[in-house]
Parts: sequence; structure tokens; C-alpha cells
Amino acid sequence: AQVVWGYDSDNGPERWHENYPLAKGDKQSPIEINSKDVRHDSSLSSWHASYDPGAAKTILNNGRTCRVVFDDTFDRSVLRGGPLTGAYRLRQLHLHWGSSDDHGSEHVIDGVKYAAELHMVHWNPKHGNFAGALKQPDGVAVVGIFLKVKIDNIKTKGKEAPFQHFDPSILFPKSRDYWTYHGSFTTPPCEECITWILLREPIEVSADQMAKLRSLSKNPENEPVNPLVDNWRPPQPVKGRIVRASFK
Ligand SMILES: N=Nc1ccc(S(N)(=O)=O)cc1
Ligand SMILES: [Zn+2]
Repeated sequence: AQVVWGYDSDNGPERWHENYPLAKGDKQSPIEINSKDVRHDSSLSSWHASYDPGAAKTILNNGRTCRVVFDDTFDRSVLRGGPLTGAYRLRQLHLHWGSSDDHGSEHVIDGVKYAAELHMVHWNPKHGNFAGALKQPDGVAVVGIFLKVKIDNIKTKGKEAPFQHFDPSILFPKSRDYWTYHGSFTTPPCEECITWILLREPIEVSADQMAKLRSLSKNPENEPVNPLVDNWRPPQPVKGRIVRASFK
């Protein structure tokens, strides 16, 4: 029987290519980014997100990540500008994280691994639907946001925000500075259809918030808890690709 892909030794990133040949492609993600190798491109404009909080639908644990799904049946929550041509529709956001705060992100910046990496996945409606967009080099745009753990985890009095009115742009850091390069899904089938927009400034989360992520289980509720941690793919070969920076 085909072993479903995952992040364990028997079904992890080193073996994905056995069932998903694209995983050994020339434009795979994530990658290591070294500031000395990136090229500032002054022609890169700023990106803009206009998200409708009413588009947020559900949050789910699919055993591999925690995902929030949005209504993408029309141009309701869109990302435009930056390296993109046209408006890309927000479809879902999810995260990758580690078993401890010193690792968990997929992209690695100047040798730094962050505790987690949040991906906001958008697709280009000129390709009809998401499945069609996966087959196009300009089909998908993912905004990657790094998460670092606030050292002093002094808990501030948190307000309970109603979930259904969730505007994901609250997750954006102050700075719009970003790196961009062409790559792939970081999970099988690893299609090479993604324009990556990686925000330079990480956002801060508390130790409690990280603990909540690490408390998710890979297993359904009637099975023993199997902590959902370390759901990240290691960096892949850059193979001569240029990473551009929107900032000097
Ligand atoms: N719909 N499937 C996927 C969407 C985004 C990613 S990622 N991790 O590259 O943003 C992977 C799979
Ligand atoms: Zn992801």
C-alpha cells in the first residue's frame, strides 16, 4: 500500500520523490536565503492585500498542519502588486513549526531558523480554478511570514476575537520589505508554480501560542495523541535561481 507522505523517517521529505517526482525539480521550495546573494530590484513595487474578514470559513487540523480556509469563489480577499501581475485570491493559510523554538520554519534566512512559518496561499483566477493554477508558473502566490517567540512571555490581557470575522492582514508585520523568488509547494506534489513573497520582518507570538500549535495531534480524537510538530521541509537546492529583495 502507498505510504501517505508526511514528516516521519519512513514517509518524510527525503522519500517524497518516490511517489512525487516533481520533488526533485529545479525550482523547489523552501530554500536558504543568504543576504549577500540576494539582488535588490528597485523595480519591485509594494504588495497590497485587501482581505474581507467575512471570507474566513473554517479552521482545521488535517493531521499535517493547522489550516484556515477562506471563500475564494470570487475576488473577495485578494493580494496584488509586488512581483505579481493581477489580483490573486486568498484560498487558505496554514503554518509549519518545530518541536522547540530554535527551529520550525521552512525557509532559512542567513542561517536563522524561526520557530514557525505562516503561509498565506493565493491563486491566479486567470487560470480558472486552483487545480488549473497549480499547472502554471504564475499560478500561485504564497506570502511567507516568520514567527519568533516573544522572550518575556508576560501574558497580556487578551481579548477574545470572534473567529468568523477574522482579517488575516492583522498577521502582517509593520514592514512590507520582502524577498521574492520562483519555487514550489513545500509539500507533495511539490508543483513548481509559486511566486514566493517572504516578508523580512518576523511577527512575535507568545510561548503559549507556540504551545497551542504543538498541542495539536496528528491523530483523530479517538486515537492516542501524536504531537503535530516538525511539519517543515528542509531547504532545497537553489540551482542558480535569483532571489530579489524589495529593500536595500
Ligand atoms: N494546496 N496545497 C498546498 C498549498 C500551499 C503549500 S505551501 N506549504 O507551499 O505553502 C503546500 C500545499
Ligand atoms: Zn506551507
